[in-house]
Amino acid sequence: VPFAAGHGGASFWERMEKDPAQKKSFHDSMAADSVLVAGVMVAECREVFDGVESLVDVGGGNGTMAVAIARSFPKMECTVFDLPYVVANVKEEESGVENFRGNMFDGIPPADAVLLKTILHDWDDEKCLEILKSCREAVSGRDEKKKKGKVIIIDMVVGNGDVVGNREMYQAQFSFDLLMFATFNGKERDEEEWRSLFLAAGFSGGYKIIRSLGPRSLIEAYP
Ligand SMILES: C[S@@+](CC[C@H](N)C(=O)[O-])C[C@H]1O[C@@H](n2cnc3c(N)ncnc32)[C@H](O)[C@@H]1O
Repeated sequence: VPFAAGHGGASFWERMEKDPAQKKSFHDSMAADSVLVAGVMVAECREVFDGVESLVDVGGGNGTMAVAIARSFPKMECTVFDLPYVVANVKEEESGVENFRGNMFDGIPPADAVLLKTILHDWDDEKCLEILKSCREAVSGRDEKKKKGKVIIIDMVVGNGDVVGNREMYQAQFSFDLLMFATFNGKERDEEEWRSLFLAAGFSGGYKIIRSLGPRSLIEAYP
């Protein structure tokens, strides 16, 4: 990975743990993005949360997205899950959001829905499969009588939705694809690549691209 090659073999996340200034600026910028996306999600995609009583925001950073969802759906149990050095700052009592500190590759706590916002593009297909299999287990069969849960993904679907016929947005998607490759060995995926990942991870209920959020999309995958 080019980033690791230039940083003594350290991954982006390992490097950030040792650099508080970079950590702050990265999470502040992700939080600003989450304010924007959360606004659209809770105003225009409320049906995504129908029947969802509990949600885990995996890789939820400083909790901005989880807090916005908890405020809009006060009865929902919301949890923000991230690496221990990241989640440390979310104030549980004020936000109504629980903290879960850990590594998503060691398992994901059960819930009706798992949210993955700008997570999967950070990883190659092999790691995405690990994450998605864990998410599928987390949202399967928490309550036998209820319909099964879902994984909610916010990421790009290359060449889809608002991007069609929009040169600037297409360019944004390809620039991000390069950035993800150089930083994480990750990538932006087209619909066929998403479909293959969901199938390989055992999502037998299929998936739905709910709507386009500029260059990104909201996808639901059903276990
Ligand atoms: C691109 S950021 C997205 C943050 C947030 N979802 C958002 O969109 O604002 C990726 C997040 O994944 C977290 N992360 C990276 N590796 C992780 C791991 N092994 N377990 C849990 N979280 C991880 C990072 O700390 C970071 O907060």
